[in-house]
Amino acid sequence: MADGYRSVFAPGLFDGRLMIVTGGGSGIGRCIAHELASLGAHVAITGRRIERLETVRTEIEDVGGAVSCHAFDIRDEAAVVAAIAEIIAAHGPIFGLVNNAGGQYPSPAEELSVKGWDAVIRNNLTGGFIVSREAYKQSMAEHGGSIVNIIADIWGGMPTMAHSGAARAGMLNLTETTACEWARSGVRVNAVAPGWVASSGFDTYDDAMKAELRRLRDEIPLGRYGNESEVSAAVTFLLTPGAAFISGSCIRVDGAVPNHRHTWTNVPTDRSIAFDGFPLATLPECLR
Ligand SMILES: CCCCCCCCCCC/C=C/C(=O)SCCNC(=O)CCNC(=O)[C@H](O)C(C)(C)COP(=O)(O)OP(=O)(O)OC[C@H]1O[C@@H](n2cnc3c(N)ncnc32)[C@H](O)[C@@H]1OP(=O)(O)O
Ligand SMILES: NC(=O)C1=CN([C@@H]2O[C@H](COP(=O)(O)OP(=O)(O)OC[C@H]3O[C@@H](n4cnc5c(N)ncnc54)[C@H](OP(=O)(O)O)[C@@H]3O)[C@@H](O)[C@H]2O)C=CC1
Repeated sequence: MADGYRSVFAPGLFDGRLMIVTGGGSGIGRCIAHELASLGAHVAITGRRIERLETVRTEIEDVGGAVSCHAFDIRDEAAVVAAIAEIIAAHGPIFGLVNNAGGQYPSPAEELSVKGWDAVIRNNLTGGFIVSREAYKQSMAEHGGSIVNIIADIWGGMPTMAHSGAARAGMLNLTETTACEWARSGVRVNAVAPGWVASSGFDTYDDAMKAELRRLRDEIPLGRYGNESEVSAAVTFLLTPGAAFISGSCIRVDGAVPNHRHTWTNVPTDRSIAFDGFPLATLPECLR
């Protein structure tokens, strides 16, 4: 694997182990798939678009890795049940699951439709729940394993992404709950919360959002965006025996960014109103 992914973890660590990475056709998921394959795992990558999965399959196979592609929508319960069964039948028991697939669109909370809210909740909470449940019921309940849920840096709020913040908070609680419930089967469940990570995900944003991201970069205490391999390293660690006593935890990979202290220029602000609707003029001078 000389020309393959250069992981900081020991070669052969996951030899022959089956790992599923949802959203493995792009960005962070693609990087995780490369790293796990470089450590000897058979990686089952999933996503909606088969072409992107096939491209990653070729990349991994070209450097000697073992990989298979499985196209389905994580929100489609019947498709998930069938795909997990198919993966197990073809490649054996599931040792690791990385719930990475997800995404949202920016919008002020007051402009979110229920349809848009539901779409994002299903994408970032319901989908991860369905995949986790099936990986557990169909495989891990019998022999143990490790699940890592990719969420986001939600602490203090996720301005312009209320739907995603709520979903990710739900996923964090699901992480903690399943870590307790499934511990009896030797299953560990943890989360990784990326901050701003320069990945293909950024390509999905419009110019206004990209301008906001450039401004935000200067407010990240470590002075830069994260990269995909830094998220992948945290995920990989949680899958290793080095994390054998870690369950129900979350690793923040965010350069110490304090989202709630950021001034969001793309959130509409009416500066004539402040403090529970009292006009500014009624406030003491020092508060205006
Ligand atoms: C700068 C301020 C930000 C603050 C954030 C705080 C810091 C936290 C750091 C976290 C950063 C996170 C980064 C990433 O996640 S990178 C990954 C990015 N990738 C994506 O986001 C994927 C792209 N998005 C999508 O694929 C879709 O939006 C989604 C899957 C979420 C929904 O698709 P779905 O197919 O389910 O839904 P529909 O297209 O049918 O739409 C259903 C309704 O949803 C509303 N909608 C959907 N898209 C948009 C949009 N772009 N703008 C507005 N509204 C949208 C809409 O109501 C749809 O119904 P209609 O089509 O009938 O109108
Ligand atoms: N980049 C960042 O700064 C941050 C990213 N995150 C999260 O990390 C994860 C990876 O993000 P990133 O790599 O940057 O972004 P990408 O948009 O490149 O990756 C998202 C992946 O998920 C797949 N996916 C999305 N929705 C579904 C679905 N319903 N069913 C199956 N697959 C789906 C997509 O493939 P396809 O469209 O083919 O289905 C795609 O491969 C996401 O959950 C993202 O929200 C969190 C915080 C910060």
